[in-house]
Amino acid sequence: MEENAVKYTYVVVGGGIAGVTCTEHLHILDPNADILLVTATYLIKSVTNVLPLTKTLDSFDVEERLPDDLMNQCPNVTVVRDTVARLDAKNKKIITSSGKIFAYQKLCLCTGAKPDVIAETNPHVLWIRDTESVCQFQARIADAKRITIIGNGGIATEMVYEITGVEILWVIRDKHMTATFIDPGAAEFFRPELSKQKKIGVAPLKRRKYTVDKVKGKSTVLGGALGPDWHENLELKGDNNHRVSLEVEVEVARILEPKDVKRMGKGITKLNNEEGEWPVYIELTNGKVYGSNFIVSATGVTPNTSNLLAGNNFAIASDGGLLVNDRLETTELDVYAAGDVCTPNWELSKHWFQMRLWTQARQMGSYAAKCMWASLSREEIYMDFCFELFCHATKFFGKKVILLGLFNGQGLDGKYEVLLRYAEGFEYIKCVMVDGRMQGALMIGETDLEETFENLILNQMDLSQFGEELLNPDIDIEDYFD
Ligand SMILES: Cc1cc2nc3c(=O)[nH]c(=O)nc-3n(C[C@H](O)[C@H](O)[C@H](O)COP(=O)(O)OP(=O)(O)OC[C@H]3O[C@@H](n4cnc5c(N)ncnc54)[C@H](O)[C@@H]3O)c2cc1C
Ligand SMILES: NC(=O)C1=CN([C@@H]2O[C@H](COP(=O)(O)OP(=O)(O)OC[C@H]3O[C@@H](n4cnc5c(N)ncnc54)[C@H](OP(=O)(O)O)[C@@H]3O)[C@@H](O)[C@H]2O)C=CC1
Repeated sequence: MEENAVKYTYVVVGGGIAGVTCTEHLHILDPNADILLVTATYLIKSVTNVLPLTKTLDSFDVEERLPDDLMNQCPNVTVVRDTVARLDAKNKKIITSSGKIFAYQKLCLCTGAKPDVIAETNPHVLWIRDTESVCQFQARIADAKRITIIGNGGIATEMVYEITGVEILWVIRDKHMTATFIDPGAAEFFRPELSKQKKIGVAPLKRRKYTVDKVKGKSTVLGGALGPDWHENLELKGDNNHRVSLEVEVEVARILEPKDVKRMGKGITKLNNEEGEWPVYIELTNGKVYGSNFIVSATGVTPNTSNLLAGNNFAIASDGGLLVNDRLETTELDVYAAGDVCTPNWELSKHWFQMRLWTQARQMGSYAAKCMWASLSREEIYMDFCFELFCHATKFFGKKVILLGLFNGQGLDGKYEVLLRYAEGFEYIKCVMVDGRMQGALMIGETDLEETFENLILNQMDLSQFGEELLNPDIDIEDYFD
């Protein structure tokens, strides 16, 4: 085995944003090193057109590329399409499912996450993660009249906005929609969108671009995560009316076949005057039973470590991620991890926390490259500034959404004040304040306040004297604080 191993300075596993960013940055930092990227996918993801919005927040496009493009761009990089079947951290080797063995000096694991699916084996339950899962969804929605969406995070929110012409039953266990990202007030701001006609032909939902994998290949459960614009590839149906019914503060008690429902003799809750049988039913914890054509489980992710743990000694976080220190090192020597697969285990800065997002996959991929290179070349480096402040820019219901710092008062134990500016259908601005200092902010709409608020969170200026005037629309606070 020893003799067959091909030796590389750096090996990166995973062709998603974290892995590709890590590889590109290793190429820049160490242009003479031999770098290997092993990925289970035919196409790899890459970040382009980076546009800084603030010190810590960038907007960028995400594209899928052929591995050859990366190899042409970075001549010291080799990309191998294969699945890592086993990691032998003690002997610093990875073994692929096709039997290849690669030895490394430094290894970075960027294997992403898997959807955490309710009733994964039920044929009526689908999920969205990679190209293959979108294709399955596409095939099933073609004939559907009603679908049930479970979950209240990013995917569910995007689906209820994007899908028109089909009835949607949206089942959430929180009191308000999109609770992973926004507060009840912002949810009220968006709520009218659930029954509005969707505007067609307006500006694209997001600047970031994603194209469906057109390379025919063996289907794999290890496809990279989709990202913004994934829904542009869905052939959505017929009319452009949203028809969303919301069931709040409930969970799924059981998923039922039509025969089970008949046997139970239980009344079916109707959303309209429907007659006849549905392919699948759900019983909710409030006792209601609804039928639909199929169910989408948009219920979060779990880190994808399945092929990596056996025989190794990784410390694993309670969420299943590989625990990493402030150098993104795992507990195995010379093994780093970045992106969705890892969980930070350092003393976090007050205004930063992990969310498994594209933004953070890119930041971690870049920082992991720097840490690996610095360790080999004995350079001193400092924690990247991006881990000072949580930032996320996205779009929900067609509107720009920016989240900064403790935007939902995370970790403040309810001991904070909120400053709010609200204009129905136009903008929603919330600042989270403790003792007159800004801890976080949520901005919906074209507010142009992100840079100012970022500064105010980072410099912790005492803003008590301004009180509610801070959000007075007649005062130009950008000029005041710049
Ligand atoms: C539908 C959807 C929409 C999203 N929208 C947004 C959004 O709007 N904004 C945002 O910030 N984030 C969004 N995200 C989240 C974002 O896509 C992920 O956080 C990010 O892509 C994670 O990147 P990653 O590189 O860590 O993992 P992944 O993109 O999952 O990449 C993992 C890679 O590892 C490879 N791999 C796994 N195991 C092995 C193995 N054993 N051997 C070889 N290769 C392996 C996979 O093939 C893949 O290439 C979305 C996610 C989904 C699913
Ligand atoms: N625009 C963006 O930024 C987008 C980001 N993404 C990212 O992609 C990844 C996958 O998205 P998604 O799947 O939506 O994950 P999210 O983490 O965003 O949301 C998961 C949701 O599922 C709920 N949930 C979990 N388990 C259950 C259960 N058993 N029953 C009912 N509800 C449940 C959670 O509720 P609770 O909070 O109560 O646990 C939460 O509302 C995430 O990392 C997400 O951040 C995806 C799409 C868009």
